[in-house]
Amino acid sequence: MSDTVESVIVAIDGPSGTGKSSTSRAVAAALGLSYLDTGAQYRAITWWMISNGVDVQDPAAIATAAAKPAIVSGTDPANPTITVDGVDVTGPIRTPEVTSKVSAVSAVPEVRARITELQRSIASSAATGIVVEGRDIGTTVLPDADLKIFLTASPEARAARRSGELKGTDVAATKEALVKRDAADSSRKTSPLAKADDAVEVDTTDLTLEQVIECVVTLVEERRCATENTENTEKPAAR
Ligand SMILES: Nc1ncnc2c1ncn2[C@@H]1O[C@H](COP(=O)(O)OP(=O)(O)OP(=O)(O)O)[C@@H](O)[C@H]1O
Ligand SMILES: Nc1ccn([C@@H]2O[C@H](COP(=O)(O)O)[C@@H](O)[C@H]2O)c(=O)n1
Repeated sequence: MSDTVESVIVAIDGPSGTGKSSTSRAVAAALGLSYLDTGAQYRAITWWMISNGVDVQDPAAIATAAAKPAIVSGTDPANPTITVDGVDVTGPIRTPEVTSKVSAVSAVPEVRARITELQRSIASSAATGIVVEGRDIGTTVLPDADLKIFLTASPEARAARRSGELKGTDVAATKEALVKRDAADSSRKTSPLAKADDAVEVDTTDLTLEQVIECVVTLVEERRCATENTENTEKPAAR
């Protein structure tokens, strides 16, 4: 058996509020992997468009500006960071304004091409491996990922989770907003939100966050064992 643990790439996709960020961060921390929140990158470019007066309803204007902001993601699961042109935008990218406009910006092909390139570059330089979460990681960004997971949950469960997070918000309005965002993300032409054919689907509706984390950690460990066994079988016998 080899002493070194192989690097592993895990893609976690799914609709809004299914637990992608919480699960991915915890799994990465438990297994000593890097972590990339790709939604934060789309939020960051949206924040930049709004801050620089670009009309987010004008795809041509967004396409022209897409290469301008310098987006840098920190991949430590204990402290994920995101800056735009050197400015920490961790807080500003979570405002209701950015949330309501991000789907329009992320649908623009030039934005997706730019951010996808950035994501692939970050994933390929993660020494021990990485958990990358988003909407199109398994289908488009990292189609050769070692493990693909697609998280789901009922809209009611997702709205209740989000409302609990954003204290005092109306559950029905929260549900409507997240269903609308999922519909926009699922129906865009360029790499829509979708489950990869070879992804493992995990319905988190009736699972606690801890149960989801445990389930994904087990899936990663099983995949690592399977890969290790295949490699040992393929190696010529030592003489
Ligand atoms: N299985 C679960 N049970 C209960 N609460 C959960 C579960 N999974 C996640 N949560 C909570 O739901 C909220 C949303 O989770 P999270 O941000 O991880 O979802 P997400 O899929 O990354 O959402 P988005 O795509 O909108 O960023 C958080 O407050 C999180 O703690
Ligand atoms: N791979 C991805 C990830 C995200 N998006 C877009 O960003 C929005 C915000 O994502 P959150 O996970 O932070 O909620 C999301 O609604 C998508 O529009 C994407 O297109 N591809």
